[in-house]
Amino acid sequence: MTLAIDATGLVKEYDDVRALDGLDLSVESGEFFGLLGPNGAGKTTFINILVGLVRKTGGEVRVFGDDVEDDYRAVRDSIGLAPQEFNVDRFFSIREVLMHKAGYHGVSDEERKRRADEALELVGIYDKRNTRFDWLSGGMKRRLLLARAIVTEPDLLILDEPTAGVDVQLRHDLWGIINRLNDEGTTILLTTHYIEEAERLCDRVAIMDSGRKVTVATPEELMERGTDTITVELRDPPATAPAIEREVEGLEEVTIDGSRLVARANAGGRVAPGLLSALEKRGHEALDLEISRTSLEEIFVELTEGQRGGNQSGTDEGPDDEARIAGETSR
Ligand SMILES: Nc1ncnc2c1ncn2[C@@H]1O[C@H](COP(=O)(O)OP(=O)(O)OP(=O)(O)O)[C@@H](O)[C@H]1O
Repeated sequence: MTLAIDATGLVKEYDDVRALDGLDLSVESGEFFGLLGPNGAGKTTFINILVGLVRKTGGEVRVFGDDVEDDYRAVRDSIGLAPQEFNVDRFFSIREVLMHKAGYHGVSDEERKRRADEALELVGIYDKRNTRFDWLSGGMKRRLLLARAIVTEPDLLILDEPTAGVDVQLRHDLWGIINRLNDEGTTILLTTHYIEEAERLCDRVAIMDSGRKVTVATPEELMERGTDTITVELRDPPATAPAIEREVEGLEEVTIDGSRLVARANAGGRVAPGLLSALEKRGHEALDLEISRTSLEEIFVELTEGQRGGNQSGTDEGPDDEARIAGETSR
């Protein structure tokens, strides 16, 4: 099957900044693919190369088999982009904005009216169709960007932080709409700083840092790479930790903290039963057990810190206390 996106050795230099440093990335047709990375990782540069807004310095990238430079018309027609920044013509009603967009892609007069209305209905702002962009609320503006991206009925929908700064309700609404489009066969490329968003929506995620791909995996695979903590409350805790690491597969480290035994393990849920039976064999009675799982956010920080020597990343919390990716600054 033709890949939706196929990038090899992609390089972009802006004067002395190497924004993309030999990026290899492929996205399958029909996939819901997440692109994660701290500020400045090169995500927007990559997207801008795909849609022809930025010229690559080197390497190759194809969209549904078409070269982004040699076959730019075909590529442009197959992509719908909802960008991070609001770049909408402010002098027309939003219905006209959508019709102009469809017209630009060669859609007939009658058809573009139908598509504009359908897109506005889908994102829930049809009643605002005669309003100018400037008069929409912030959330409605985000909805409009999505409507404009889908009015050309693209095979590849690119969403550059589509839910940045929106409230939880709207975020859930947008997720629902995007998921439906994906179910109907649209390939989705999503960049986000919200880990929860990536976990919930994406089939696979690529983590980028400093213009390169750090890893590609399903969110579940990434979670498995994390180290979980299992805490067991014991009736008669021993003074020193029992040496049971070798007896239980996946168990990495055992320590004693007062009446509690604290174990570090890969995939804590799988290790816990073996840990309990090893303790029982030694005559230790467990009173309570708790497993705290590593979050995708912690794994992300570990992966990107590893790349840069651990001196730039940190974690922030979002406006509504959702986990956000390291390195994000306020927008
Ligand atoms: N037009 C430009 N001229 C010069 N440097 C640029 C330009 N656009 C981007 N850069 C630089 O390229 C690097 C990658 O930026 P890019 O916007 O692609 O990152 P990003 O991963 O999208 O970040 P964010 O999460 O903040 O959106 C950064 O160092 C940035 O400063």
